Amino acid sequence: MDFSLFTDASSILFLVLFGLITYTLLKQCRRPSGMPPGPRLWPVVGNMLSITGKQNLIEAFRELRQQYGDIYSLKLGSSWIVVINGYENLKDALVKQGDMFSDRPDNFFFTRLLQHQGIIGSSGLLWKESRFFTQKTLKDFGFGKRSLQDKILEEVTILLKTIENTKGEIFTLKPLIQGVFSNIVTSIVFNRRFDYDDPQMMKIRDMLHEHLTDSEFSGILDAIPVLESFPGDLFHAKRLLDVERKLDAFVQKCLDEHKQTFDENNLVDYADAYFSEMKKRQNEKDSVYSERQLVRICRDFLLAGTDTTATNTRWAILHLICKPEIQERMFLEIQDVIGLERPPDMNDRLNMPYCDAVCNETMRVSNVGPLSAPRSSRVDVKFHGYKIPAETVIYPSLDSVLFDENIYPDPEDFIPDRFLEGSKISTSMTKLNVPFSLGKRSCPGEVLARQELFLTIVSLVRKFKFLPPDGSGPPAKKRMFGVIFFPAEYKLRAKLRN
Ligand code: HEM
Repeated sequence: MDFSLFTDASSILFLVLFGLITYTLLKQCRRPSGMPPGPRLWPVVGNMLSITGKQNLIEAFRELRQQYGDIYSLKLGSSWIVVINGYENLKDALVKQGDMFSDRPDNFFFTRLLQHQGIIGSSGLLWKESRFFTQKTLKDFGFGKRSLQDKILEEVTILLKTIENTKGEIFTLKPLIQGVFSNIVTSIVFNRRFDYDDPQMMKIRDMLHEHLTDSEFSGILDAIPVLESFPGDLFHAKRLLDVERKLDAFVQKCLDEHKQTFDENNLVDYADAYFSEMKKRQNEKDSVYSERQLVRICRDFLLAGTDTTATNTRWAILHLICKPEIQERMFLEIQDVIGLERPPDMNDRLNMPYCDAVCNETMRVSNVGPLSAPRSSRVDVKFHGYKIPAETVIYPSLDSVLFDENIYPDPEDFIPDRFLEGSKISTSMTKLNVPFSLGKRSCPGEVLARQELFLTIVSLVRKFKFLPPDGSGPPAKKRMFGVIFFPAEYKLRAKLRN
């Protein structure tokens, strides 16, 4: 037998394999041409090491901006990511080139959890039509009108009573505040509210909170999708999918009950308006209106409209406990403009620049969605001289504006005066306050959220003085990060004002 032939063949095979592996590894270490700069790439792990070992992803992104400038790229797992920093760059991407960057990426969060449905998760025609219909309908049902203000004030009145019942004892704000904002959403969507201690709704609120705070795992799953099938649910994929199913089931149940009272001639809420539109378009071949899409939109409202505003309010009260002089200055303005007899009204805001500044500073410093929601494009895009390939994940860093030391010195500090110009609200500063993102895909709940925050915070400060739980000093301002930034649970006391 001629062994030399065999040896030659296996050597060639070895060399070919070696060459292929080396080529693949070297290729993994190269940025596609035209991509924005970024840290050196390593085989297999890409830029994973550049974001590990930091306090959170935002800290890592801030450091990378220092090194690579306002627009940089990273390879995390199988995805290419471009992070855009700075107000002008964000405006260029989200407003001027907004149509190019208006899709959501294909990853665990958007594909598996949100299934590219609803408003938050959809792209293309489904997103355009659903978003347009939703904005129009919400306007018709009172976004920015008195009927909505009445709904907010109804909830706030119950909140004030509940806090009064704590009789100056120690309590936690989170469950009460979440109840206020989930009820505002359910009343807009299904014309229904739930008691704060309704067991079913308490579970739903816990799930909503978990979805936004526990979802740091979904970031890992976004980068390395194969981890979803690891045994033991190490990365919480099954848990997050289970939360999705339960939220859907809850919304479906509410909608089924709601259908019993549907009256074509008397549309009272968002679900009614959607059912009516769905009926009108039932014979259209390409209609995007379906009961499934309605379930997902309602679920989006609950997810996007509960913990965001609740978290802002919790940050506001935490900062006010730490700076009692701000509470007192607000109270003087409230006393002066509204008095103590009637409830606050959105029309008062114009005459209450300091309270308005407190709300603006709350939204800025809360920095609830530091990376907004990721975007992508189905085609290659030219941006600021770079060539960004199709399917790249775009992170618009709102954090880079809201915590920009050049605009807001000592950005972690709560300083409402930043938003004042003399005795007026500064329009040049409010323009740069972008917690709701920018452009056509910015938050459709902005008007509602601004009203909720103003009416809630003003009503709370008018009635109570917020204090630390005991004489030991204010609670720690500990920032936690999931999908949103939120404060660690804290305790407080509320003293009724005379
Ligand atoms: C302080 C409170 C809130 C903040 C800071 C906030 C912030 C955001 C941000 C940053 C986005 C991503 C926008 C983008 O992709 O560029 C977003 C999207 C969204 N928000 Fe809000 N939001 C708040 C409250 C609300 C409320 C009250 C609702 C509705 C009840 C709501 C509904 C939505 C929806 C449906 C989207 C998806 C928009 C789309 O994909 O077209 N949000 N929000």
